[in-house]
Parts: sequence; C-alpha cells; structure tokens
Amino acid sequence: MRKKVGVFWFTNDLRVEDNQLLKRAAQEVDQLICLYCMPRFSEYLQHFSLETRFGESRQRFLHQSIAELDEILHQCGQHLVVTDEHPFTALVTLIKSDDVTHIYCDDFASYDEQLVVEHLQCYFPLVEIVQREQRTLLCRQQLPFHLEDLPASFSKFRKQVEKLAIDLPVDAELALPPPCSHSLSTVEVPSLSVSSHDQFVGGERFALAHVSCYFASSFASHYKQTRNELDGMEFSTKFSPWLAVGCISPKQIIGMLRQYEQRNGSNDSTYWIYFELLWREYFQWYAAKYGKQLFHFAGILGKAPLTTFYPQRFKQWVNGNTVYPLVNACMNQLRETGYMSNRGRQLVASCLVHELGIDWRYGAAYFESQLIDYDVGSNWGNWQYIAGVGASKTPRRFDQAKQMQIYDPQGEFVQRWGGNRGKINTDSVDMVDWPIRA
Ligand SMILES: Cc1cc2nc3c(=O)[nH]c(=O)nc-3n(C[C@H](O)[C@H](O)[C@H](O)COP(=O)(O)OP(=O)(O)OC[C@H]3O[C@@H](n4cnc5c(N)ncnc54)[C@H](O)[C@@H]3O)c2cc1C
Repeated sequence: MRKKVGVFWFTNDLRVEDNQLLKRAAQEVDQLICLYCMPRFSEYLQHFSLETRFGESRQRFLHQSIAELDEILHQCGQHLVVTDEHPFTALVTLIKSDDVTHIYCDDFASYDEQLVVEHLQCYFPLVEIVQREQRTLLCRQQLPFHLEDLPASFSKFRKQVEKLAIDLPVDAELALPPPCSHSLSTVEVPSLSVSSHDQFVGGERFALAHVSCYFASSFASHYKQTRNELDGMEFSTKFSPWLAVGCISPKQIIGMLRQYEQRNGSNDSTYWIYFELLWREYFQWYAAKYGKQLFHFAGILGKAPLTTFYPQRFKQWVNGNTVYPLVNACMNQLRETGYMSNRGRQLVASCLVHELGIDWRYGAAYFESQLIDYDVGSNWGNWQYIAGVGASKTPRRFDQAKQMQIYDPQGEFVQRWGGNRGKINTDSVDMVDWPIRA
C-alpha cells in the first residue's frame, strides 16, 4: 500500500495544544512534515506602509513563537521545517518531489492563503487537503447563518452567536508520526532568545503562562472599567499577540475564563472579555467573507472616502511628530514595542483618516508591518470601521483634545512616550504653497 505522507502547514496556529487538525494528521498519515513559511513583505504592503520589512518587535515575537514550537515538536518526535519560499512554491515542491499525499492547514480567513489552497486543489486534485478552523471559537458549521449572510453589524452578529455552546479545547497530541526527508530549501529555525526588555515573549508556553497569570489575579473582575487605559499590563488582557499567531486558541482562553468565573463569580467585566473576543470572532468571519474587499479603498460598502495621500503628513504620523501629543505618544509606543492599546489604535486611526485626511489603507498597512498582534481580519476590519467603509456606515471620529482630558489628564502617558516632541503645524506650506512659519 502507498505510504501516506502528510504536510502540516503551520500558519497562525503555532501550538500543539488545542490543535485538532494536528491530532487528525497524527492519526491519518505514516510520515509528517511540519512546515512553516516565513511571512513575506508583499509589494502591496511595501507600497502602502512605505516600509521595506516588518518591525523588529513583530519579527522578534514571531521568531520566539516559531523557535518554541520547534522545541515542543521535538518532544513529540518531530521538528519544524522553516522556509523562505512562498507557501505555494514550497507545497508544490513537496508534492512533486516528496510524494506528499495529504496537506493539513487552517480554514484560512486570509485571502492570500485561501488562494494558495484553491490553486493546489486545482493542480493536484489527488492530494487530500484537510482544512479546519484553527483560530475561531466556532467552526463554519456552527454559525447560525451561511457565511454570505454574515450580519452587517457586530451587534447583530453578537446577538446571534453569544449564547451558542463553544467546544472544549482538545489536549495536545504528544506522539506525532516521524518526520521524513524532503527537498525543500530551508532556513534556520531562529534561536529562542529572550531578553529582560521583552514585554511580550512569543511561544505557546509563554502564552499559557501569561493567560494563567492573568486569571490568577483579580484583573478580570475589573476589566470593563480598566480596558480603555493607555498603558500597563494589568488594564487589558494583552492576550492579542499570542492569539494572533495562534500560540493559544480563543477556546483555551474561554475555558480559563469560565474556570475563573466559577472560582470568583461572573460579572459585567468577565462578560466583557467574552464580548471583546466576539469582536475578534466577528472580524475573522468578516475577513473570510469579504476576501479581497478587505483591502479596497471603498471597503465593503463600495463608498470611497474623501481622503488621499499626503507623504509629509503620513511621515509625521508614523514618526510620532504630529500636532497631537497623544497620537505621537501612541505611535512612539507602537514603534518601540509593537503594541498599542485599543483606545490608542482608535485615536491614531481616527487622526490619520479624519484629521490628516489620509487614505486609511496607509495606516492599516503600517500597522500590519509593526503590530506584534497583527491579525488580518482584526486589523483591516477595524480600520474600515473607523474610516466608515466597513461594519458601520458612520465613520468613527474622536475629538483628540477631549480624549486627552479623559485618558491622560496629567499628561503622564504623553511624557513617558515622548508625545510632546511633535510639530506646531501639520503642513510646512499653506494651501497656495507659501511656507508656514513655525
Ligand atoms: C485600527 C485598529 C487596528 C487593530 N488591529 C488589530 C490587530 O491587528 N490584531 C488584533 O488582535 N487586534 C487589533 N485591533 C483590536 C484591539 O485594539 C486589540 O485586539 C487589543 O488592543 C489588544 O489588546 P488586548 O489583548 O489587551 O485586548 P483586550 O481589550 O483585553 O481584549 C481581549 C481580546 O479581545 C479581542 N479584541 C478586543 N478588541 C477587539 C477589536 N476591536 N477587534 C478585534 N478583536 C478585539 C482581542 O483578541 C483581545 O486580545 C485593532 C483595533 C483598531 C482600532
């Protein structure tokens, strides 16, 4: 009988716990190649972010996550094959030269990865491609509507799904089929270096440690009152970086949240953590439904905003050098750490679109290049939302001065992140090109 050779294509599911697909692969194939393709800095991203590579924090967090996955796979008799090749090229090489019979991968929300699967299916109909939702609370069949009928607003979505039962996470598969030789060109798995400056350390064990620590404290019981603060590990959960690369699954988090509620009681705040995870869930399905439209200027509503591109203003925004101190501080924090609070993201996005008049895609692309918790649906979906071309027809515009009074009345956050080093004027010339004196 022909030997069954599987490829497990890891993407944003860098874990062995609650990995139902890996369990299935372990039961079905004789040999397994665990593959990871390094993310590429696409031309689209270069064009809109004006960067040439991912930010240091984002790269570091990802490298840590990959290195840790490789270590855990070794304990299961496996290792991670890491390549710089495009996923399509890598998978075609493995199918053609290494007799791969099965491919296992996420049921992607992202358009590019789903396209890879569709092309593979076309060119290699005899290869069995097994997909499963690895990043959501619910799977497609559990949704109470067809994906094409995804509600147009988050509130309608939430009302339909929030009472549904969520499957329990599954235990890790500790014995994986043996690896096999392959003909792929690979790169070294980065070494797991952790520095004392790292606020966030990538990897499955760090994810579990962080979430366990969060629920061992009483933060969850006050979450609703504190989540809008701009800085500080205890104010919001900070689950997003690990969720984004899949070092932990949302089901594992819900499991731990329910245990916390059993021990300490549930309240508005513990519910609100679930509520926010439902926002994430919404944007995952939103990305799956809208595909390419996620990146269109006119968004999913087909309504082009009255914005354009001003290179000088964009540069000021990126470098934390605008006339808005809070925006500057948030942008400096993002550049230095790869993270920004939800309130900060709303403020800087609103500023880019509504104060600086810039096409929202430039901001979204810059975020993609820097955020350690970059997630295609959550990022592009939220940007569309603020620009008024997505899950709400009403653009979200924040009054920058008022927000500063509410969230940083003493100016401590601005001080900490150097937000006062900005410009006095947004532009160096006026509307008829005369220089403006500072
Ligand atoms: C312009 C903009 C871009 C964003 N880009 C991303 C992104 O690339 N990746 C990302 O994970 N989140 C993104 N968000 C959502 C949100 O800002 C972050 O999820 C949150 O700040 C992460 O911090 P936390 O884990 O402490 O969140 P908490 O407040 O503790 O929330 C708990 C979890 O709920 C989810 N969540 C909370 N708010 C949202 C939201 N508005 N949309 C989707 N999920 C949410 C996250 O998974 C988060 O970890 C973006 C928001 C805006 C306004």
